[in-house]
Amino acid sequence: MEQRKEGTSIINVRDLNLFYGEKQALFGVDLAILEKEVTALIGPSGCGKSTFLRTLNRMNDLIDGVKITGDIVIDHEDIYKTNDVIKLRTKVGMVFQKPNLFPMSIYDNVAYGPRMQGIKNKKELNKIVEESLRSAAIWDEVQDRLKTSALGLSGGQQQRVCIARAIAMKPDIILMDEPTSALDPISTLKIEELITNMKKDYTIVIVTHNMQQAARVSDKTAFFLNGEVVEYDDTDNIFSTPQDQRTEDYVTGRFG
Ligand SMILES: Nc1ncnc2c1ncn2[C@@H]1O[C@H](COP(=O)(O)OP(=O)(O)OP(=O)(O)O)[C@@H](O)[C@H]1O
Repeated sequence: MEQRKEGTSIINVRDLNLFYGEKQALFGVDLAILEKEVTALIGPSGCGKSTFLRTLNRMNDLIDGVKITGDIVIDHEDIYKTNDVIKLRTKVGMVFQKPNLFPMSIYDNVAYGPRMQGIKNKKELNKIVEESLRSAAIWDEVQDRLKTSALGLSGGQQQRVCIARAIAMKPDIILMDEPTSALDPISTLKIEELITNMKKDYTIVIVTHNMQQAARVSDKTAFFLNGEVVEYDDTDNIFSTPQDQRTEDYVTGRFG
């Protein structure tokens, strides 16, 4: 198996442009996202953060009239040149703003993906479910109620089960689109702790409106404005010594 040095990029984006019909939403984005780090995407509403995030596992393919130019190479493969989008979405999992569990038991939610991949052996599924829930720091809270409806959990617990469901697919990369914006402060902190622990095993790209959150959880931060990346650097630099006046205005709250 190939060994990677620390600091190796796993996602390489070059001159990425995205159009919704006539309207251009991303302009010449270049970004190299490092393996087993947390990368935060910040910027004002409508600047293209979620659009960009969705390009990384081709979720925009589901939207009519989207046109994309440029390259996104993940693990040496140009993801817009492959036909195997299912494999891509297995490698690049996603967690959304609001928990979106299926109306089924906690167990079945986490086992859903592995079952779709053809895993039927009960022992193997049990192992995957337990390991995934443990990795998502929710096992202790749900181990006695695995067969009850996932929708009976609190919002914060549901979001951690969503993370477990993503982990069960054994992804390399997990995309998170404002994963705590619907949660209370305590649930938010739990997810932030979880993200920090997860980066030993996964590469995480997170969209957040919350700058303290970006500062707390991320290693790298990209500041988006009007569909462009204005600045991309170590999170500490972005928040303490930004190079671009627009970044400084945004991170100090002087900006729209
Ligand atoms: N499905 C769509 N069809 C047409 N335009 C869209 C679509 N989704 C997003 N847009 C437009 O693309 C631009 C970027 O939107 P996007 O949601 O990526 O921004 P964002 O930075 O994630 O915003 P927010 O922080 O409010 O979620 C906006 O002008 C938005 O109106």
